[in-house]
Amino acid sequence: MAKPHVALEVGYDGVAVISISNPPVNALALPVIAGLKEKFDEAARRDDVKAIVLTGKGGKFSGGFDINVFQKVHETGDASLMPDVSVELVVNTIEDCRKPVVATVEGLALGGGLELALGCHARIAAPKTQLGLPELTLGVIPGFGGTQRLPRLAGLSKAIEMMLSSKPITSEEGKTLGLVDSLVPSQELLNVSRQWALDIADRRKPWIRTLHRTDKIGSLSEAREVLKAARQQAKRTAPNLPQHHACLDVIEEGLVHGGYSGVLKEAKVFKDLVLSDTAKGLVHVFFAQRATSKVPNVTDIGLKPRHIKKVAVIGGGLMGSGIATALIVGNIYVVLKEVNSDYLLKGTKTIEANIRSLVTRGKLTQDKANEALSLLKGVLDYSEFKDVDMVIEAVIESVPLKQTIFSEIEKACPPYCILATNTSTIDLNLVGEKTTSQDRIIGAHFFSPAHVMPLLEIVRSNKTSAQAILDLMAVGKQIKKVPVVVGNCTGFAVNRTFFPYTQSAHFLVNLGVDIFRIDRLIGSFGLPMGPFQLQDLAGYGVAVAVAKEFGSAFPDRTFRSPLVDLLIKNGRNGKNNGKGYYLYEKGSQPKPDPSVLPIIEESRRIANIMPNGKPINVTDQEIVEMILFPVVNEACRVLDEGVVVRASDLDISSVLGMSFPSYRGGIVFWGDLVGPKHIYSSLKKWSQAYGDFYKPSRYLEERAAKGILLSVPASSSTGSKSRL
Ligand SMILES: C[C@H](O)CC(=O)SCCNC(=O)CCNC(=O)[C@H](O)C(C)(C)COP(=O)(O)OP(=O)(O)OC[C@H]1O[C@@H](n2cnc3c(N)ncnc32)[C@H](O)[C@@H]1OP(=O)(O)O
Repeated sequence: MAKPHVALEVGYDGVAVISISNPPVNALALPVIAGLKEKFDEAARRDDVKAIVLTGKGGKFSGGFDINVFQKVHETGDASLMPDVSVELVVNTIEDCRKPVVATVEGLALGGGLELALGCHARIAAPKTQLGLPELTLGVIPGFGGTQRLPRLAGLSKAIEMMLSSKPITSEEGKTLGLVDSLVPSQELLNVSRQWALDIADRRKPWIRTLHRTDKIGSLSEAREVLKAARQQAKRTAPNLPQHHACLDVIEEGLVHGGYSGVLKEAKVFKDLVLSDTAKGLVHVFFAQRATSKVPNVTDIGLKPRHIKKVAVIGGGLMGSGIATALIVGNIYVVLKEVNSDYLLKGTKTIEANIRSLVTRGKLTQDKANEALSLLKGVLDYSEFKDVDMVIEAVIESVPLKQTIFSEIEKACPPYCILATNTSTIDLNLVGEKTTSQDRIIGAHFFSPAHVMPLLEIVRSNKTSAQAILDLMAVGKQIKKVPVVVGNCTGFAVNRTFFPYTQSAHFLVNLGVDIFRIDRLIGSFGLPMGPFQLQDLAGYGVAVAVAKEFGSAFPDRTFRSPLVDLLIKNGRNGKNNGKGYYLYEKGSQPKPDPSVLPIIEESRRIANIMPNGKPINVTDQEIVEMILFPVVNEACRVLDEGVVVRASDLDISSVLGMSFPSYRGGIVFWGDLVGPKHIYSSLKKWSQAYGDFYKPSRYLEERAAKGILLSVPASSSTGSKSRL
């Protein structure tokens, strides 16, 4: 790959075109920043240069500052690796340049990329260019002056909205806001920009230094009202994220003391934030997500994904209809098969409702929704299966039923067709036992609701072909999921890792801890809801089935809580019938139900695990740890057995499949941050007090003893086996 560089070309018109080249997104790597400084200095010096145009090669302006540098800062703890771009380059070299500078913006201008453009004296953009400051998603704030210049160009409210939401706008909207000076077709972009720059030089167009503008930010009292509302919103929606409040403070500094003062404060706060645990977690998640597309012996052996045009989904229940929805929205033709016309109608109606909800939430236009629905066909037999490229079976978790279906589809489908199952627990070898097509059998484990949750866990057995894996990965990407390839075992990587989550919560309740306290604390930790509310939502049938499956696979560490059976016996079935741990009434938030407490007391009596029959005394922190350390412990076993390619695959899966807070970097990353030693010694202590449920795994014990992080890949000397 070509090295990142910056080129300067001076035309006969006296315009110097400075272009950034660092494929694929022209990230502002350190050599690019040094190159920009050098070329701008040269252009400013040269007598044959009247004006300057700044552009990005390959149809993209820039995807922002090179995030790899953040990673280096995190590895070394040295924030001085960050160059002084904001004052040195953007203010002194570009904005205060004695020659006008025009940004030619195409494709995308994100983060530091957009901030460079904001420092220029005008911006000419191609249609449909993405403009945004997504830095908060990386745990930092815009650091090249964006907190100061965006409000001065787009207005305070809109700028705050863009920064706090991290969502990009199009250049069309940018033009309406005043962020973009002119919108021109791609092929005219450079010529219009050159002329614009010359027009500024010759005073035919205004020469605007954005940092000095005040016309769009209103009076200080108005601005303070806007900031107050934004702070309240940040408190509600991002309570654990320091960067939101920091961003607002920095904006305020500029409003009160002027843009330059704001730029200085921004630089300082940026450097503090870049070293925060939040930034470490979010940057890790950024790279973890991208790493999932690299699977050894699958994506690196020269195979090309085949085009999957038609997919059959078997079963129109909650999962099947969600999967079918995701596929048709992703432009894939779907045949939905059910056993009778009533079920088929129900499945089709659910898909229609899913699509409607996507339209209502602004995720899909009505035209796209109609297009998607036109790709769906309901069937009651296998005649349509003769030319399908892939089948995804999504029926109930019954081994004999799945085995029958797989031997039927083996006959009904073409020999190249991929045979996938959406099972969340059953061994793939068992599913395909009655076929001779083990190489085409694969797990396509979606998370509920399948048309919303972004994770696709792709499960391979030791017989699944690389081509089948690659094809399913491509389908996953086409339907906007993040595919993570994992090995075959009970619960696979994600459910297996998180099985102890609900288990520990039940263990704690039976040790005498209040369920609502547990839910509250897990909510404060950052999961969208606690384990009991989640159980209410999923329905107790799932809890019973999963406990049975895991109980037989891992009897040494399964806690048989009497509580769910007691709830069912008492006529409670969670959200399904409006009564579980919480009460559910239409239009209002779930309310803790005090009448559940006697049932919990009964469960405690039956379980009989409270030391001396008395509730244990634990701190809030211990509660969170007693729930999450067993999860880390199981993650260790998953790593030890080689069920995932790399530890970060478990991190991204925990974030996208289990809603583990992304700003904590995922389950293994968080475990490393907390420290394997502390986790080990805590589990050891609890296992001595409360039994084997907390027993530390071999992997954790070894890592704690040797002082090695959990995420460090196992060397061959540790004797770990891979299932991949
Ligand atoms: C001081 C400043 O204020 C601080 C900053 O600027 S922080 C950076 C702000 N910018 C961002 O957050 C944008 C991050 N990038 C993205 O959102 C997306 O990559 C994108 C929308 C630009 C492109 O998306 P997409 O086309 O799906 O490609 P995607 O797979 O994500 O990226 C392609 C490659 O570019 C890399 N990349 C993208 N943006 C990058 C960046 N800013 N720095 C370093 N690498 C980057 C990715 O890691 C990936 O590398 P890989 O192929 O080796 O895995």
